Amino acid sequence: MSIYDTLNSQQQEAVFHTEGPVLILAGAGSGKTRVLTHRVAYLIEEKGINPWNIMAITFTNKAAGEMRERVDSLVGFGSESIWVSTFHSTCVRILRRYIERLGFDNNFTIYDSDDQKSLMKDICKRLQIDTKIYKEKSFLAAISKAKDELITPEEFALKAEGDFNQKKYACVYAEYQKQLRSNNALDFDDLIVKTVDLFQTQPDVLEYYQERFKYIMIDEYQDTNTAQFQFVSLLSSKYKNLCVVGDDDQSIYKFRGANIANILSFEKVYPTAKVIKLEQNYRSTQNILDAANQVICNNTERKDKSLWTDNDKGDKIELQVFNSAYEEAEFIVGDISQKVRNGDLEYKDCAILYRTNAQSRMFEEKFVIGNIPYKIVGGVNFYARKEIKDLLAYLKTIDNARDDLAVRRIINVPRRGIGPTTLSRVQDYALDHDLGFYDALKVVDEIPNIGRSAVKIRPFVNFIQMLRSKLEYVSVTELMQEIIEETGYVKELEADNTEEAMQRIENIDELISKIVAYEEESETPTLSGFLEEVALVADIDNLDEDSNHVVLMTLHSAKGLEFPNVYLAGMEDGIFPSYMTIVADDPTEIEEERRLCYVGITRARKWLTITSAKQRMIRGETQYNKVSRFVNEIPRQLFAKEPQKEKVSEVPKNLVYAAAKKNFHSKPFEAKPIAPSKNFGANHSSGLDYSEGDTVRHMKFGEGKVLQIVQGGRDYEVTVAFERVGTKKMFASFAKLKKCNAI
Ligand SMILES: Nc1ncnc2c1ncn2[C@@H]1O[C@H](COP(=O)(O)OP(=O)(O)OP(=O)(O)O)[C@@H](O)[C@H]1O
Ligand SMILES: [Mg+2]
Repeated sequence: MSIYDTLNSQQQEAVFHTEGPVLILAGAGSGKTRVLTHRVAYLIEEKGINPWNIMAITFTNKAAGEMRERVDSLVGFGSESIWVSTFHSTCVRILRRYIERLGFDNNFTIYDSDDQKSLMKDICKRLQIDTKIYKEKSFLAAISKAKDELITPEEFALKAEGDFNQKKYACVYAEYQKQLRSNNALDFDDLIVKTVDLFQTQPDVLEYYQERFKYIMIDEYQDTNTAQFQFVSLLSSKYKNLCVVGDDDQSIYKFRGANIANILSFEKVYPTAKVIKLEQNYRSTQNILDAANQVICNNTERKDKSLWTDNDKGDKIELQVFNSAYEEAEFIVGDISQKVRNGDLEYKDCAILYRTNAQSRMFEEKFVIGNIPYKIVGGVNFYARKEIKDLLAYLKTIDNARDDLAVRRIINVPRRGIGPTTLSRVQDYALDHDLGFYDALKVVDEIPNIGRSAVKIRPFVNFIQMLRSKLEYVSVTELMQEIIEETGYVKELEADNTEEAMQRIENIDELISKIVAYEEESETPTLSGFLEEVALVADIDNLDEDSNHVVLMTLHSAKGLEFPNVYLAGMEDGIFPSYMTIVADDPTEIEEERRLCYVGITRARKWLTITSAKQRMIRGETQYNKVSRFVNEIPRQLFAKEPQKEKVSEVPKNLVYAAAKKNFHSKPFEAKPIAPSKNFGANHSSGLDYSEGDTVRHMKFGEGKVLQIVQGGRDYEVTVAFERVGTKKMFASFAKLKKCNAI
C-alpha cells in the first residue's frame, strides 16, 4: 500500500495534479495541509522532481517546521533542500543574497514592533509633530497598510495631494523609509515589499528564482495580502505550477491586510486553474462539525461549502455560564485537572482559546495554584523584555553598526555618563555629515563642542571594535559572555537582589541557552544567522510539541492547529465579537469575527467546551455581558445541557481573589537546561552551601527544608519542602537557594 492510498479520491486528485495552477478550496480539518505534504512527497518520489525545485509556504514558522517533519517522514531524504518556510523567512533568504542590488547591505537588521516605535518616536520629534494630535501608532499602522498594498511613499504622497492630513502621513512615511535605509534596516512588511521590488527591477534575479522554484505551494492562502500575492505571482509566472490551499471561511487577518479576494478570484487570475474541493472532515466529531457549520452559514460573503464527517457524533458540546471570569477560570482549570486525573487526556491535549491576550492572566493564576504545567503562546514575548533587548542590541551593534537604534539603546547601558546634549550633538553631526550614529561616535574627536564627553565615548567604541575584531574566531556564546562580563550587566542585577532582578537573570540564562542551542543545531552558526533567527520567531513558535503542558493562546494563533480538548473562553458579546465590532455595526466586521469563531470551534477534535462570564473586569472596569451571539447560532440540541443558572459563591469574590493573589507567582517553576560548560552570568556554581536537612530560603517560595539533592546531568536537582507552597523540585543554579542560619 502506498502512502497515497490513505487519501480520499479528491485528496488524491489534488496530489496527482502537479502541473499548472491548482486551487484547493476546502473547509477546516479536511486535510488541506495533509494534501500539501503528500504532494511534495509525490513530486519527489513519483515525478522525480529535484527537492531543490520545490517551495512550500506556510503561515507560521511552527507550521513550516511541522510540514518539513511530515515531508521528512514521507520522503526520508532530500527534504532539507526543499524551501519550507513562511513568507517572511523566504524573503529574508532571498534578500540576504541580493538586497545589495537595492542599495542595502546584505547584513541588514530586521526591526520588530518595539524598534519601529522608537524609530517613529524619533521621527515625530525631529519633524516636530505633535504626538498628542497625531499618534505614532497611527502613523505605523498607516505605513504598514500601505506596504501591504505595495504603495510606495511617492505614490502615497501623490494620492495625498490636497489633503493636509494625508500629506503629513506621506511625509512621515517617506522619512521613516529614509531612516530605515540609513540604519540598514527593514521592518517586517519591508521583507515582502523589498523582495517584490527586487523581482520587479532585477529580471535576472527573478529568472534565477523562477528556474529554481518550478513548483510552488502555499498553505492558508486565504490570509495572503496584496504584497504576498504579488510575490507569488511573479515567482510562478514562468512555470505556473502554483498550488494554493485555503478556506475563505478561515480568513481572519483582514486587519493585517489579508485580501480574501486573492482566494475568491484565483480562478479569474488563473483561468486554466484546476479547482478541487475537499468535503470530508477528518478532525472533529459530528457534533462539533455541526456547530461549526451552523455558525459559519450565517455569513453571506462566502463560497458555499458543505463539510461532512464519518466520525461519530461524539460528546455533546459543553456550555457553561459563570458569574465572573474568576469562576470561569476555576472551572476550566478544574475540568482539565479532572480529565487528566481520570486518564482521559494529557495536559498537552488541552487548549484554552480566547479573543485577547489579556484574558490569559486569570487562567495563569489558577494554573499556578493548581501546579498544572501550562504555556502561553503570545503575550509578553520573551524577546520584548528589556534585558534581552539590551543584550541583543550589543550583538546587533557588533553585527551591523549601521543600526542606530541598537547603538543608541546601549550607549548608556551600563551608565557611562553620556548626557542627552552630547548624544544630540553626535546625532546632529551624523546627520550633517551623512554618517550613521556609530560612525559619528568613531570620529568623536572631530565633533564640535563635545568637550570632555569624548573621554566617555571612546571606551565604548573601543569595546565594540574589539568585539568586532574577534568575530571571526569566537563563537556567539563567547561573545555574549564577554559582553556580560565587560558590561557588568548581570553583576548589577545581582547587586540589586530583587525578585524582578532575579527574573531578569533567569531570562538572560534562557537567552544564553538559546544561543548555545542555536550554535549546536546550525551547520554554520554566525552572529547574523542567530540574529535573523531571533528576529523571525513568531510567538507561536514557542509552542514546543514535546512538552506536556496545557496551551493557552488567542484564536488567531490557533489557526491550522488541532487539539482533542478545546475550551473557547470568554464567549460574550463585547469580548467576542468585540465591543469595537459591535459598535461599528459593520456586517463585514462581524463576519470576520464569525470566521474567527469558526476557526476556534474547528480546532477541537473530540471535546469542545464553551464558557462565558456574566461579569468581567476589563482594564479596571467591570463589564456585564450577554452570552455571545455566536453561541446562540449553535442549535440547542448540540449542547449537553441548558446553561446552568446563577452560581452563588459562598466566599465573597474579592476575598477569593485576594487569596489567589497571595499565592500567585508570576510563573510556575520550569526547569531550564543550563548551557554546558558556559555557566556564567548568574551564580551557576555547583558548590552548594547547603545540604540535605538544611533550611533554605527561596526568593519567591520562602523558607523550606531540603529533602534531597541529586546530581543531574547538567546540574544538581534539589527537592525542597516549602512551608507555603509545598514540595518542589528545582535545578540548584536556577533556584538560587540561600541557607538560613541556624539559631
Ligand atoms: N484521508 C485522511 N485519512 C485520515 N486522516 C486524515 C485524512 N485527511 C486528513 N486527515 C487528518 O485530519 C486532520 C486535519 O487535517 P489537516 O490539518 O491537513 O486539515 P486542514 O484542512 O489543513 O485543516 P485547517 O483548515 O484547520 O488548516 C489531521 O489530523 C489529518 O491527519
Ligand atoms: Mg491546515
